[in-house]
Amino acid sequence: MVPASDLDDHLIHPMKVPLIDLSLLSQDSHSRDIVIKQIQQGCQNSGIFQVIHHGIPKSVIDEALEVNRSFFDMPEAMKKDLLDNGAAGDLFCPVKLINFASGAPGNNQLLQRDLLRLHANPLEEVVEFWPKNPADYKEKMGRYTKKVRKLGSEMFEAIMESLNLSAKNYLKEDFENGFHALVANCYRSNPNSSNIKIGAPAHSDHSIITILLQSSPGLQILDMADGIWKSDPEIEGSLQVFVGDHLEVLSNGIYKSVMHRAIPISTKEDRISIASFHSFGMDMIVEPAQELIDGDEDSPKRYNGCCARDIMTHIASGKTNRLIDVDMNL
Ligand SMILES: O=C(O)CCC(=O)C(=O)O
Ligand SMILES: [Fe+2]
Repeated sequence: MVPASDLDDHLIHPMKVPLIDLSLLSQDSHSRDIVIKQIQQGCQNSGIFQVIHHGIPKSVIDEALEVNRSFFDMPEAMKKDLLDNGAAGDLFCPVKLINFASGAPGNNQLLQRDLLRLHANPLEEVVEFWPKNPADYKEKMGRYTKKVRKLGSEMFEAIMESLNLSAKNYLKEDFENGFHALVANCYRSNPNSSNIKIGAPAHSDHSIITILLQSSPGLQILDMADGIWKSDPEIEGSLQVFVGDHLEVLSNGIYKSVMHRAIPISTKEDRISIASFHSFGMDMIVEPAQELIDGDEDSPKRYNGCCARDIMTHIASGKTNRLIDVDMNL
């Protein structure tokens, strides 16, 4: 278990995170090889990398952030029907608004944010459950969702290639038909009580990969090399790609899911982030890839198989913020 460290009492240094120009992926094979190598290093060394020239237009990004800001700014009464009522089954409900108050296990400080979770695949079937207000919510968030889904598929393909798992579109169809959810987070700049600490507690994501968009800085990453929390460097127009728990399992631990948290830097505006979680189907058992296990002592099978539903249920139970620390290791 990762120790919870001070949240604000010490200086946080920036983390060295690879910055990858994705326009090179579709150029000549030499450029593609360089990018695949950068992705491999990012997944292996930090569990996160940043991408630019990712194919999502700035206008689509700006509109997605703006329409979520407008959503969170609406009077509470207009959001009431989407509010979480605390029932266990809610985890798998297509749309849920949560006024969040939780602490990382072992950490007494409360960290709070508002969070709107939207299921996104198949989009045509779930979009009807998305918020009706603001009136352009579905249109703007739908546009971002389609673009980020396409980027997710490209990233998956490249990551499988970086693991030498590219043969026959390795698991591509399962990924594209898999579970896709977006979470819009709102970190209030003026919480209504001084006892409240604003942020998201330390956790790793259950996904294969997560793609994060942020309106302002605040993301922190646990550096696997030295166990120190560091800030995510601010790069204009970049998106952050995280290794999730299920990629750790699939890669048999070659890649490690990244522990992260959000402690927004105080600004006049609320901080908005949109996390896009890309996974296989909710009930698909994910095992370490056979190709990465060779039976000898160097690379034995390191994880038990499990499905996204199990991971999400386990995390929601509050017992852990990272399932693979608990019971997925063999
Ligand atoms: O807001 C952020 O920067 C991080 C959010 C996050 O980690 C999540 O929604 O899983
Ligand atoms: Fe996260």
